[in-house]
Amino acid sequence: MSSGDPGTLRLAVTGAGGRMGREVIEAAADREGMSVVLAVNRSETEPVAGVAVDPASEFADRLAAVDPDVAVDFTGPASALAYADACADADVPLVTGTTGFSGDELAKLQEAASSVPVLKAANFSRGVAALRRAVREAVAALPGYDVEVTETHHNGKRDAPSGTANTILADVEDVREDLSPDGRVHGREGHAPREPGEIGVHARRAGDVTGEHEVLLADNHEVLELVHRAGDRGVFAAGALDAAGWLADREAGWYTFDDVIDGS
Ligand SMILES: NC(=O)C1=CN([C@@H]2O[C@H](COP(=O)(O)OP(=O)(O)OC[C@H]3O[C@@H](n4cnc5c(N)ncnc54)[C@H](OP(=O)(O)O)[C@@H]3O)[C@@H](O)[C@H]2O)C=CC1
Ligand SMILES: O=C(O)C1=N[C@H](C(=O)O)C[C@H](O)C1
Repeated sequence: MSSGDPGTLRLAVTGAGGRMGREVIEAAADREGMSVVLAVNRSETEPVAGVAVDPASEFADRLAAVDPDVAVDFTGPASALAYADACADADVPLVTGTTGFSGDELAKLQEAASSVPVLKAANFSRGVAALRRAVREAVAALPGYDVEVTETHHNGKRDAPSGTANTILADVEDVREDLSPDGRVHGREGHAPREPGEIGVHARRAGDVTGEHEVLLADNHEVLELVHRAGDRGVFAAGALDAAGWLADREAGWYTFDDVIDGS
């Protein structure tokens, strides 16, 4: 850890005015041994939970001046990449929960991990981590069953399907050799029966739903549903702060939330 109270983890938070940025700042204020020493936001720069918010355009300069132990990012793909570059230049580890990266954007994000520790997770809920393990086990135990993945989120969410749904799909396709990204069917319409090799993907946007993910497995005799519902964003903020504490003293490299949970 860098300067400041010994034992205090000094955090930078991007997207400070966003739903998750606010949640992270508030959760850090409630946590012993954590302090938000830098917060930035693109448009709104009113203080959040008593923490001053600087313009996003000043992030690189402020990072060099403040030298936090770790940065936590929940924004959008373009800004997350810019923040990752700044973190790499300033030698500051980065935790990002941002979703919606294209393949090229993800590769660019991974480049930063050659200079600093970068931990990316589409979902920082421990319940979702458990859901993913349960899904892998169920899919392995039920070869040939139809698989449909449905996610539901608030009406302000930009990316679809959710990052978590994409992660679950990759898990399913990893376990089931007969399923691949080519077989993904997003929503259904028209007149055709379901083909073997398809995996249905459904994204719903409504009201203020925090985040729900459901995996349906079925053959002609039985149905298994595995569902996770996030009650509030506090679970994501708590996981991100756990990840920040875990990442701060790591070597440069690419990490996931599973590394934190496994305690490796
Ligand atoms: N991994 C996880 O556990 C979770 C991940 N997420 C993900 O986190 C991200 C943010 O979600 P949420 O907080 O709900 O979104 P919000 O829209 O509420 O907030 C996004 C924040 O990012 C900022 N931002 C967006 N684009 C840019 C940009 N180009 N440059 C600078 N700042 C930018 C916004 O600034 P401005 O207000 O000025 O536009 C805002 O502060 C999403 O990708 C979401 O999927 C969300 C919840 C949990
Ligand atoms: O945008 C959100 O809100 C969320 N995004 C993440 C995702 O895309 O999976 C995680 C969570 O479901 C909330």
